Amino acid sequence: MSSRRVLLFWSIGVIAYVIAVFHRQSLGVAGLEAAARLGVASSGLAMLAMLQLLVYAAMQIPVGMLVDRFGSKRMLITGAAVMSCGQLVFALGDDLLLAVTGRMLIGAGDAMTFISVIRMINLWFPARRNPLLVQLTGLLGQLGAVVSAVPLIHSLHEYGWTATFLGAAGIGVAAVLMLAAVLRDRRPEPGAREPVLRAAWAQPGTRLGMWTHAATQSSAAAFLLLWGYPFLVESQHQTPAAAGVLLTTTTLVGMVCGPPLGYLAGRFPLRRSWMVLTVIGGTAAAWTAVLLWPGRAPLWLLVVLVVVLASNGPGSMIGFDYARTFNPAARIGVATGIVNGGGFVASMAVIALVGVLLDATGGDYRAALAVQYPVWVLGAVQVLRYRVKARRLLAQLEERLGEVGGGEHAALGAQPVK
Ligand SMILES: N[C@@H](Cc1c[nH]cn1)C(=O)NCC(=O)O
Repeated sequence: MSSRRVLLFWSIGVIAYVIAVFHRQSLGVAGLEAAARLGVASSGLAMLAMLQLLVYAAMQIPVGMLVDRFGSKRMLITGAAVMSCGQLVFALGDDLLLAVTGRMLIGAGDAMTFISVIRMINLWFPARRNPLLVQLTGLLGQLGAVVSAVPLIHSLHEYGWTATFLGAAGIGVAAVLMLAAVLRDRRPEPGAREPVLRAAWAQPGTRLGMWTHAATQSSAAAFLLLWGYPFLVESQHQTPAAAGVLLTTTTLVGMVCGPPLGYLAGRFPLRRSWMVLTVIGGTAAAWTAVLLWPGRAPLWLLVVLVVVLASNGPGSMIGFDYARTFNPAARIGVATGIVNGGGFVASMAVIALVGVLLDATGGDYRAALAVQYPVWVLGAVQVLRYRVKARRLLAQLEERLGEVGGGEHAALGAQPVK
């Protein structure tokens, strides 16, 4: 397979992922219209968003197993088709039940996309290029969210709800056609029918990846998805415009620091856990400074916070690199699903607990945001624990390979397609 074709297939996968992120975020810019059309308050809208994320997170492991069984192409096509149906239901439905059905379908289709693209990268590219390509994939996906907001808002105001979401469904149909016409896939691995879930879970490297993803991404995810804006406006008394700029800074700086981190992870694989611990420690330190600052934190400190939070997304991608290096190709989908599911369960837990604590304390953001500390501490401890276990296993394996005359370090890792 020529490297040009491999790059073409990766680009097609990335486009499918960008479209998935577009579908995922499409409720975010339609909040006011959704509230009026469906007759719900903010809590109803939050429930719609949470249900979509819940379906996404719950489907990670089943989808990972399906990706291993049926390959990336079929799963990407199915995902794009399911998201398109979700947008269709959302476009035509005018009550809460249909809106919930639409968003759940979008969560389900979305769940099939990222894992399938990561599996393609793991199987098609040489190991040393993987961390960078995974970072670029994550980065370009975020770009999808940034560039889709303005056209969606414009379309909602210009053409209305039904036309806008029918258009979104149409983009999904175009994605299905593009994937079916251009993408090629490998036949499933012969070992793909083995009970891969138990084996992937038993591998300490998978759990190292899962805790990495959970501890690094949850703070920025909770900040960007829900609590950052109200925290900056209500607690830090920033203007809505300044809060918007600070939130955008996190996304944009994250895009800048992704490639260097991917390069470093590929160049120094034995230092990946130090990078992860630095991201967790830096995030905890920045939040501590903001939360302990008497009264309102100065703007420079908030800028430090959003810049440090920008390292969370790229740092979380190291989790997928662990899944790749510690699992054979036949179970790379399910291992990636475990890593991704862990990150999203942790993010949802932080989002929900901050909400519960805000209610319980009458809106005390300091107390509510302190709920992140147990997540960081548990995550860092588990990263250290599973790092030891994974290294021990690797050392044993190398010893055994040495005895039988082997010697390739990547005995466990997903191999590129020749
Ligand atoms: N950690 C994110 C991706 C990311 C990369 N940079 C910022 N965010 C992730 O888990 N992605 C999975 C997905 O489906 O988007």
